[in-house]
Amino acid sequence: MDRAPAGSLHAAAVLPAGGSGERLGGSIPKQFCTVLGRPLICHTLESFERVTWIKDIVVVVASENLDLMKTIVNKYGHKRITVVVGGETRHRSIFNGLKVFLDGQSLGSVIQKPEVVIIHDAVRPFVEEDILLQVAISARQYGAAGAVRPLVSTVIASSPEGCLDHSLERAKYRASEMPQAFLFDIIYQAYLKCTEYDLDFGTECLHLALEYSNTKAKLLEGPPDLWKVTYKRDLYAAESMIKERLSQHLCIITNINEEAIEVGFQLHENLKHHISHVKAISLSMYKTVQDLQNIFHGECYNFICINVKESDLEETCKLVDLLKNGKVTTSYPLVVISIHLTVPNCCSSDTQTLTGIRQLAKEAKKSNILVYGLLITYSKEHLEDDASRLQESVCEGSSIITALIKVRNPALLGQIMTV
Ligand SMILES: Nc1ccn([C@@H]2O[C@H](COP(=O)(O)OP(=O)(O)OP(=O)(O)O)[C@@H](O)[C@H]2O)c(=O)n1
Ligand SMILES: O=C(CO)[C@H](O)[C@H](O)COP(=O)(O)O
Repeated sequence: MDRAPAGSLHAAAVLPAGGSGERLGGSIPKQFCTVLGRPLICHTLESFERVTWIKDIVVVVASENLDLMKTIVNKYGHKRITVVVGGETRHRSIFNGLKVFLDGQSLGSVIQKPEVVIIHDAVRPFVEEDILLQVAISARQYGAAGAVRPLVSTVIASSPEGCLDHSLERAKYRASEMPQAFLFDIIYQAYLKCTEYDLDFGTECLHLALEYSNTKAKLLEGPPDLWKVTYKRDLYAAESMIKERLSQHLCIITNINEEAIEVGFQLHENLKHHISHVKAISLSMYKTVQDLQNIFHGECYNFICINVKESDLEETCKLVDLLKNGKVTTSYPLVVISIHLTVPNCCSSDTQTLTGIRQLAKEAKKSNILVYGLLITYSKEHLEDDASRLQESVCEGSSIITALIKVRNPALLGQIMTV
């Protein structure tokens, strides 16, 4: 296979988002349904924006959703996006999206015709750079390429009476998924030549390339997460999958205080059993949000900040400010858990902490940062008598932290839990 570096590819993407989502049956088309606080389409856009060699992203929507889509692009700060009006069917929408690369000037847009165009349904949010690169490089070599998956059910044909006519040998067939990629001229010519029937009833772009541009697409086995949100249950599945991905990395931040370091160490030991990648760092190890993100190559969405005094929010405020000012561009909410150490049997004056956390959480929410509080019983003097008490608290605390990170529930914002 041509292994040309992605940098030398002139690639663009067309994301059809002009459907009405009949099978999902909501009051708005599924691409605009909220998934983890943002429209589903934002998650797909973010997957494309991360890929720097895709220069332009054309989103095709129904005319009645043009303003809504433009508002979404502005509100969530999406980049390299051109929004255009689609057609009655998916093929007609894609065709309209492709035309933009040729009429770019007349729309006042500066986008240029790419060598390779990637087509991807806006309602398939889990697309990684690896498969995008594979289809793009194969399209360059073969003219067309698409991701496929093994069939999960056997395909059968029924007779006019509704009885089995014949069935296909499952192992021989594949489900055609997205992304697909094409040399621009090949797919554009295919759309120009195809029939009205194709445009109205066709469901397969690779077929158009074969039939009308004489191009046999290369089929590439894709990962299992490429499925299309089609039914309501898929929205729940998408949200769970995003949450699962977001909860893989956790950064524990302590100051240089001995007690904070001890609690940080114990939390680290416990949390390793619940969360795949946990790192503990001290305040002196980071100055910018980039320092923090570098720890996990930009994949960290969860932070714990250990404050020594029960009523002291200084370290947490510093962290939240850094995350806000660092303008971490993400559709995903970040979680910050503010930990406060408290002495055993203390019937504390934690109203101050409570008010502080609530205010901080309210402010941080505007920047898509979810702040929660956790009081952990700890005292150096008591530790000698009762080491198991700290372990117990840390163990319970770890379960709560894990739940907060995995569930990411905005209803619990600003609440303080105690162990
Ligand atoms: N006229 C259309 C119809 C569909 N699509 C897009 O094509 C993708 C895949 O289509 P599908 O899952 O069938 O979406 P809907 O047509 O919205 O769903 P349904 O068939 O249930 O109505 C979706 O991103 C959808 O928005 C489009 O751009 N223009
Ligand atoms: O899988 C696909 C291409 O092979 C398309 O996503 C699929 O055809 C969309 O079709 P429909 O609108 O009927 O769901």
